[in-house]
Amino acid sequence: MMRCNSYPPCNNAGTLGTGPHCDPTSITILFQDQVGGLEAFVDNKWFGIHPQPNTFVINIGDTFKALTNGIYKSCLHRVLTNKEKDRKTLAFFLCPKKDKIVRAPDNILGRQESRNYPDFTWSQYFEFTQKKHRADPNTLPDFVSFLNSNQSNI
Ligand SMILES: O=C(O)CCC(=O)C(=O)O
Ligand SMILES: [Fe+2]
Repeated sequence: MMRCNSYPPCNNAGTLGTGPHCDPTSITILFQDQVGGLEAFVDNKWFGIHPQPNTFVINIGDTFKALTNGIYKSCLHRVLTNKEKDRKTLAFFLCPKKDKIVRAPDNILGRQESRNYPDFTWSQYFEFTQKKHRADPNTLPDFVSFLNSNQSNI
């Protein structure tokens, strides 16, 4: 999936162009212009991911987190608008085939460790983000609760 994001200028300092969220997909390859505004939440603080010429930003998403049983964390990020300049970015989202089961492989689990995420398919998670819960900081935990409650209803 590919998305072109366009953020018109905004006079009010601190206005968000995109609210805090983790990408639900596996890995995001982002190309940003030189305006800036992308921030990542690390150690309880927002850090600017400043544009570097000819450089992509690589971002881990929720599906990669689930695939690695949480070893690799999806990155919470947001976008601030610029007061004067229009900003454009191009995001390429890598995701599994729609019906492929997302399941941490045995060899990345510790000996006694169980899986932290129920099995799901990318199409289930995608549908959840489109119909029930837009991407925000709680999308993956809420999806897991949704899957678990649906399973106990069967
Ligand atoms: O435009 C950006 O810098 C980030 C966009 C983004 O987070 C997204 O498309 O998921
Ligand atoms: Fe994102």
